[in-house]
Amino acid sequence: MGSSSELFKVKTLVEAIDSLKPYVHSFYQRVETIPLAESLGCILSQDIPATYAIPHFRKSTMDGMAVRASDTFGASESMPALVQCYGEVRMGEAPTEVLRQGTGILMPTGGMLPEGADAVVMIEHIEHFGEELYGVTKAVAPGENLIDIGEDVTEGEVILSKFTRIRAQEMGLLAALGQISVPVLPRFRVGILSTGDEIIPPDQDPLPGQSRDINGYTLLGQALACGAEAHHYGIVKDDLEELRTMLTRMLKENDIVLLSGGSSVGTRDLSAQLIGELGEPGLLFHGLALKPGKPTIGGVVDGKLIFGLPGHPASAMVVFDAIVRPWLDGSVLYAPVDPLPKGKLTQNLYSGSGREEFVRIRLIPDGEGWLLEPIRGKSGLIRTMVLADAIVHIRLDTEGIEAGKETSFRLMR
Ligand SMILES: Nc1nc2c(c(=O)[nH]1)N[C@H]1C(S)=C(S)[C@@H](COP(=O)(O)OP(=O)(O)OC[C@H]3O[C@@H](n4cnc5c(N)ncnc54)[C@H](O)[C@@H]3O)O[C@H]1N2
Ligand code: MOO
Repeated sequence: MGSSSELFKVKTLVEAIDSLKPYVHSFYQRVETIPLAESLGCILSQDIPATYAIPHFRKSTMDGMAVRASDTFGASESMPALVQCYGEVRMGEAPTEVLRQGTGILMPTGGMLPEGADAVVMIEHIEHFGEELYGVTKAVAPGENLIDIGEDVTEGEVILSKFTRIRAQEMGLLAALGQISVPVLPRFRVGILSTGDEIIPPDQDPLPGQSRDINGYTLLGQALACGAEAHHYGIVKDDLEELRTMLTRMLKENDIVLLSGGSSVGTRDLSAQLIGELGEPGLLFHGLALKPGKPTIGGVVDGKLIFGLPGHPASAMVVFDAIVRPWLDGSVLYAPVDPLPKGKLTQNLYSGSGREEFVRIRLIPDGEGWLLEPIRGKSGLIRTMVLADAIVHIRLDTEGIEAGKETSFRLMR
């Protein structure tokens, strides 16, 4: 496994993802119920029907007076409509009396309208003439200044569908429905390992030829940002037995295992060999038609995904975004609804590599839009990622993108 001849039988990104899919459907059938307060970033494992109309009472959106709109028709500053006010609704309490024609009741914002009322006159448009008599100086239309029953959410509708990623607003909606336990896909457990004889932990001083571990931290950050439960297992030397022991442990403890380094052609080609040996079906691709990212490897070991990402720091990050993130955010199984933002390239992007390319981009504000400035720099430079705000994807079937052309980008922020 993993010989140099296999590296040149590269798969496209789509082929690589498709080769993994048949083995990991069970990931997306798992269900865990978690407290609403901990659900940010999780993916719903089932449709959520609204068991409740929101709001479930007619609610005022203004401080003012609930009325029958028809009683105010034609009202003006010079000719106020007269209404008898029979009291005040208190916040959080339900009015008991039906509002009769020609009457009104004072309301706080958020208060419940009595039956019979179909609009609220703002306090600014009410004059008190004495005792119970009030004048309305501006007519209201039926439905004005109120939220009707079920206007936000209709009882019975599927309000959130399976595989929705929970953002702050979904948390709010679930709270409104009283759903304090949320059925979600369990957070993916992602184990990260840096490999290489030359890689040292960041708290050590590098000797000539050594480099501090960057990828362990970039990949950890990316996995955490995707809502995964991620753990960095440290650094393993290029030693088959050490790597075997560590990978066996990581495959037990995680759903997805990420290695960086040691995936290219060469004597240190151990990860590919091990993925082939550790379980079934083993290595599924070695080499992708990606730039950067050609030396990426991937496979499945007994239901667990394992990826060997390129050692160069910018490559590892770009490849994570292209081939690991889609499993974590579920977009590999359903078309994401996120529309990609667009901007205009500041220069032509050629792609004669025969590989699909992911170009690091700096965003420059341009009136109401964005200019996309490609960041030229080797994939071994972490700084290029720090400068990058976004990634532009050049597809395999194109030769590049012309300067000035509206181009989609994916934010990397
Ligand atoms: N003859 C060829 N050489 C290389 C090819 C090729 O196709 N033919 N591909 C190049 C590309 S592209 C990349 S990317 C790298 C990938 O190499 P590996 O994934 O095998 O990684 P290493 O050789 O171990 O390391 C490459 C480079 O990255 C540094 N590195 C590795 N891990 C880390 C880490 N955790 N933190 C910071 N830096 C790391 C490592 O020190 C090397 O400098 O192969 C090219 N070569
Ligand atoms: O393709 Mo490598 O992954 O350029 O850095």
